[in-house]
Amino acid sequence: MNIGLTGGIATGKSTVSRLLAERGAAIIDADVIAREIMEPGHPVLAAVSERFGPGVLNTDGTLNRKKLGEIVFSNPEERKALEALTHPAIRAEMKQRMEELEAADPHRLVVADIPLLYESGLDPLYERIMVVYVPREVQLTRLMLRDGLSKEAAEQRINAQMDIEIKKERADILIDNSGGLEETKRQIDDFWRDQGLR
Ligand SMILES: CC(C)(COP(=O)(O)OP(=O)(O)OC[C@H]1O[C@@H](n2cnc3c(N)ncnc32)[C@H](O)[C@@H]1O)[C@@H](O)C(=O)NCCC(=O)NCCS
Ligand SMILES: Nc1ncnc2c1ncn2[C@@H]1O[C@H](COP(=O)(O)OP(=O)(O)OP(=O)(O)O)[C@@H](O)[C@H]1O
Repeated sequence: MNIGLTGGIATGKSTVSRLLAERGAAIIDADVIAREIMEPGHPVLAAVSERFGPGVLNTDGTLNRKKLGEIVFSNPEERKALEALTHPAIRAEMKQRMEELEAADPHRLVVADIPLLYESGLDPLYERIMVVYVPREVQLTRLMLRDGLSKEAAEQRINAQMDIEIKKERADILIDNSGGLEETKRQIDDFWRDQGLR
């Protein structure tokens, strides 16, 4: 069985995927794969530095994430250009890992954690979609706190994604992460039991 896990930036996807992993689920994380394809020597990083210029690399050849983030989160055209270079590679790797994990144990829950799942039209690939929701004000506060971003920079990142209220409406399984961790854990335990997972 598989689910797609999504939400907005800093709504708590990593927190929920950790709770699911503790119960025995296998997790495939799109953000982790997005980092792997940006390692020095990977053809995607070469294409990114070709398109955005050597200024997006550090002197040791690694990606300057802050610099590239500033470019793409302040300009939708640039963001689309980056996605065109990165998303095909991320998608291919996600698909391969999903197939391997499902073949290894068909009874295990496999969770694909993808921030841009709805934005990229990937929802039909998964049996059900779990959305981790918090209201926008909570999202903004947690994002500023976690990443040390100004209000303006945090809002730019939130605005680069689909409205969290729309994701909430489209969810098959809704996890409200606006309370404390214990409340979220209880929702995950209920989901696990309802699915008859062991
Ligand atoms: C622009 C980059 C270098 C900024 O790096 P940074 O370390 O600051 O952020 P990080 O990668 O940890 O991402 C944090 C969050 O930002 C959001 N985010 C990332 N890329 C995008 C995007 N293209 N559009 C909207 N939101 C995005 C996601 O919610 C993600 O969880 C990086 O996000 C990147 O390489 N993005 C392109 C790949 C991509 O689309 N990743 C999203 C998952 S598929
Ligand atoms: N229930 C909660 N109560 C208080 N703080 C929380 C709760 N859940 C998560 N947080 C905090 O909110 C921040 C965002 O959570 P998390 O990193 O899990 O979000 P995410 O959706 O995975 O983010 P991203 O889209 O950037 O990958 C973190 O600092 C986390 O510690």
